Amino acid sequence: MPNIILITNPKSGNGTSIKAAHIAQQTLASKRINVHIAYTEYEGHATLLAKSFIANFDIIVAIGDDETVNEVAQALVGTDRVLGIIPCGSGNGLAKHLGIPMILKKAIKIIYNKKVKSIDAPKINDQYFFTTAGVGFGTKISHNFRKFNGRDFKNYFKSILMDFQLYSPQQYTIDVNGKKISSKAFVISLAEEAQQKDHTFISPPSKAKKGVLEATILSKSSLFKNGHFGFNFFKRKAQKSPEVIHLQSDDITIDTTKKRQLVFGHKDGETEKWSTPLNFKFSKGDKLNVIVH
Ligand SMILES: Nc1ncnc2c1ncn2[C@@H]1O[C@H](COP(=O)(O)OP(=O)(O)OP(=O)(O)O)[C@@H](O)[C@H]1O
Repeated sequence: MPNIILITNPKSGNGTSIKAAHIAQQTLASKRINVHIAYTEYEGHATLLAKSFIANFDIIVAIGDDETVNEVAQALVGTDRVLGIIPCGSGNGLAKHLGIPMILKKAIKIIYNKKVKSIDAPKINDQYFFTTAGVGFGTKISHNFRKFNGRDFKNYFKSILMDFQLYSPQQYTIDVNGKKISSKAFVISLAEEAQQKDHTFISPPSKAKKGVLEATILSKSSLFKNGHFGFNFFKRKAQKSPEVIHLQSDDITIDTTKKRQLVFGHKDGETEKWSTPLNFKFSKGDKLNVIVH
């Protein structure tokens, strides 16, 4: 029987994570699984806890929203330990991307069913991400979208409208294998292609290559044209928009005209502040084992 630790962010989902952890513990214990709970106490704590549990636990479950999941996953890349996710909160980007049920009972059930998938883990500077990362207006959308309860197209479109007129695109240099492209980009979004095969929303699945990062660069045009891109993006058909450039490489660096500029970016649905240059890299051995449906 596996040993399972439930790393729980007590603040996620307005505290519903604590109840979720207790229910998960009871359910898993009733299956004769050795299960413990550990609570995070501050930002970044989940990574330290996960690292400390690698030696003694086979499955390390994150109970929380995107940041808690990302923090736990950071510690498990390249190890033979397995990440479990019990979604709690309003985002749950990676869980949704992997098809993990949002209903607590069902999410717990897949933990003991233990179907494991290995996913690729690209990096933005020294931090892994597991769905998408990027800079530009996408960060604003991601930030605005989080404020809504429903994650449907109506709220996605509202997230675009909230800042579209005021947002001015920035000049970036994008370095792909030494070839530099200068672009006044509105949105730059990156994702590892193999992951997109099942849940693509940037490139056509048929063209997905293993172990390659794809950067999608969108320039600003009219609300109608960019809105059309947003619609296609949301419907996972972004390749259909003509004002989009796709670049592929395992190593892509994005820089601003000002050196070491602080920019807002997003990774796995969370807004963060980064200092340029931004290096997006995928190394072949960087894999994460994760329990899926
Ligand atoms: N005990 C704690 N007190 C305050 N913040 C914490 C604690 N433990 C973890 N955190 C931090 O809380 C942040 C948010 O975590 P997470 O994304 O999982 O949930 P959330 O955004 O609060 O969820 P939601 O808002 O969707 O309910 C992360 O940066 C995490 O490091």
